[in-house]
Amino acid sequence: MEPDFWHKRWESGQIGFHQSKPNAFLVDHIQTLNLPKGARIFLPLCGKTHDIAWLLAEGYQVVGAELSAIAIDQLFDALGVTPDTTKLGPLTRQSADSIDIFVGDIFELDQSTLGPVDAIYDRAALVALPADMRIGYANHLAAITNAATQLLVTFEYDQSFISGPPFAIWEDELRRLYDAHFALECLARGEVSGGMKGHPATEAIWHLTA
Ligand SMILES: C[S@@+](CC[C@H](N)C(=O)[O-])C[C@H]1O[C@@H](n2cnc3c(N)ncnc32)[C@H](O)[C@@H]1O
Repeated sequence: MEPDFWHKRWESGQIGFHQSKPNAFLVDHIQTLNLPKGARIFLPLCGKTHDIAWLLAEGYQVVGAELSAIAIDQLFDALGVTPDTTKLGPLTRQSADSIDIFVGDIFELDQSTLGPVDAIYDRAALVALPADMRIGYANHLAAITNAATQLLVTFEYDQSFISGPPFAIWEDELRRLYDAHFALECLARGEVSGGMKGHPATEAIWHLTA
């Protein structure tokens, strides 16, 4: 998906991917990461997810990357804070207490700009990317985070019935992308209520460790 696709989605409010509450898999499995409070968790392609407010309330620091300035304005409005803004070349950093969001293309974000990260939480990031972008994303994510441990939420469904995003990511695809960096363990699977555009679908959560 080109940046324009996502900018148009945000401009027109077509954000069906945005959940009205924190992701249940995140809430149920965060303890698997075994992180101390204050640990810094990276959310690639973060949108304005309520997972951020939940993680902050649980005592973690959050760092995100998101293309859309609209999404991030709405995120900070919902958090009720006014961020400090710093221009960093092609990116803009919006920061407040315990939260840094890099607004712009994640592929412009390097390790030193991102800073140290204790874990990654990917919900609706990898599944948002078409097949030809995924290996570049997976390698970039591992490089800028020093292969930090990761919780990753995926969808599994028959891609021949519907096109993405979100794309189906089965285990063989996950291994193609991440075997070089991580050991993979599926923590849980659950049916997507109502399916994916009417077709049966499963949501899965994976724990990736270096
Ligand atoms: C499917 S949404 C998921 C958002 C969020 N993770 C959630 O769970 O609601 C994918 C998000 O990735 C953002 N995005 C797409 N390509 C990006 C890129 N190259 N760099 C940064 N963000 C990107 C889009 O603007 C969109 O908000």
